[in-house]
Amino acid sequence: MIATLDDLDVEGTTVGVRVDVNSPIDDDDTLADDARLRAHVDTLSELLERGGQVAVLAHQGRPGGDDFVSLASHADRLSTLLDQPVDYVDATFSEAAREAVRDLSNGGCVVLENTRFYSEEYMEFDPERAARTHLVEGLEPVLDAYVNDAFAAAHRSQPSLVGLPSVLPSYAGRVMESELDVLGSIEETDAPRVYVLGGAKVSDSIDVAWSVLEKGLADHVLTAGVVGNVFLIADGVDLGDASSDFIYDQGYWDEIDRAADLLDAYGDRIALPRDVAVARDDDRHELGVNALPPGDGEAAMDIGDSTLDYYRRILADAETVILNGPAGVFEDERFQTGTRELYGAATDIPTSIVGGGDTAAALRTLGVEGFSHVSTGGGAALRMLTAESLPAVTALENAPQRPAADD
Ligand SMILES: Nc1ncnc2c1ncn2[C@@H]1O[C@H](COP(=O)(O)OP(=O)(O)O)[C@@H](O)[C@H]1O
Ligand SMILES: O=C(OP(=O)(O)O)[C@H](O)COP(=O)(O)O
Repeated sequence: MIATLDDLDVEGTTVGVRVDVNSPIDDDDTLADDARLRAHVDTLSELLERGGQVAVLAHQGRPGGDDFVSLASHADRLSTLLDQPVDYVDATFSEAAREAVRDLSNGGCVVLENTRFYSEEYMEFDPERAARTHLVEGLEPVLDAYVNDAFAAAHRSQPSLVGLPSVLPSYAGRVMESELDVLGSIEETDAPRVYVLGGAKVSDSIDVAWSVLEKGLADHVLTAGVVGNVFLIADGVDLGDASSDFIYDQGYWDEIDRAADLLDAYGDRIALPRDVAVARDDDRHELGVNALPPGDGEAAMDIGDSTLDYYRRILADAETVILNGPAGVFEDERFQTGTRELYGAATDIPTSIVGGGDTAAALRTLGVEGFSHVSTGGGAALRMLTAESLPAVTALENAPQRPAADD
C-alpha cells in the first residue's frame, strides 16, 4: 500500500519532492518545452498551499549529452507556473544545499541542482545501498518527508528515487498516483483490447508484446514505426539496405529473431504494416509491401494509407486501446501522417491510454488530443504494461512509518 499526499501532515513539514522534468533543451542550455514541469504543478502547489516547505529534486539529461544542463531555467519556469518565487541553488546535497533547504519558510520552494551532476545518481543501487550514498546522507537530516512524483523515472533504481524513501516517511505525488491508478489496472479495462506498438524502443516493445499476448491481455497488437519495420523483416519482407542498416546500427538486429518467434506463437493477433512511406524526389512516396524493396537509400519512414485503413478497421471494434511510440518519423513533416491518423483514430475508442515521452511530444506537435490518459512516462510506462514492478514504486511501498495526516 502506497501513502499519498492525503496521508501527509504537510503544515510546517520540509518535503523533498522528486519530479521528472527531463526535457528538450535549447542551444542556450535553457528549457525548450515545459510540458513535464506543468505535469507536476498540482503536486507542488498542493504542498505549498498546505503550508509545506518544498525542496525539488530532479535530473536533466544524461552525462555527456547536450541536454545535460543545470536546472536554473527549470526553476525560473517553475516560478512562473506556480506564480510565486522559486529559489534555485547550484548544489544538491552539500552544505550550500542544506542551508537553502533550512532557509525555506512555510510555502517556500527551492530547486536543487541536477541530481545527475553527481556520479552516484547515474548508478543503479538496491535501496539499502542507495540509502548510504552522499545524496541521501546529505539531504536526510534537513528533510522531514519525501514525495515521489517522478513516475517517468520510476524504472530507475537511483539514490533520489529508492534511497530517500528508505530513510524518510514517503508518499506518492499526484502524478505518480494517477499513473499507477491507470497503468496498474489495465487488466480491468474493457475488451477487445488493442495494443499499438510503434516508435524506436524495439526490445522494450517486443517485451510488451510477449507479455500482453501471453497473458491474453491483447486481442490485437498493431505494429508501426521501427517496431513495425523489425516485424516486417522478421516476416520475410525485404525492406532494403537503408532500413536494415538503421536497425543494425541501433543494435536491434537480434530482435528480428524474437519478432519471428512472436509471429510463430501469436501471428494471428499481430498486425503488420501493409505499406510504407519513403522519401523519393524530396516527397513522400508510398509503397505496398509487395513492391518492396524500395529504391537505393530509401528507408521506411512511416506507415502508408493502406496500413491505416487496415488498422482503423481493427480499432473500430476496440473498447480499449493502449498506444506507445510514433508510427513514423514525425519530426519530418512528410512522415507525420501515420502518427496523426492512427492516434487520431484511437481517440474515438472509449478508453485510450498513451505512453511515451516522444509520443506525447509528437501528439502536441500534431495537435491530436482527446485521449483518456496520456502518461508522462516512456520506459516506465512500458515496464508497467508488462506488469513488472518499478523499483521506485516498490521503494514507496516499503517506506518507513509516517506521521499522521493533518485532517
Ligand atoms: N520508421 C521509422 N524509422 C526511424 N525512426 C522512427 C520510425 N518511426 C518512428 N521513429 C522514431 O521513433 C522515435 C520515438 O520513439 P520512442 O523513443 O520509442 O518513443 P517514446 O519516447 O514515445 O517511447 C522518434 O524519434 C521517431 O522519429
Ligand atoms: O525521460 C525519461 O524517460 P523516457 O525517455 O522513457 O520518457 C526519464 O526522465 C528517465 O530518463 P533516463 O532514461 O535518462 O533515465
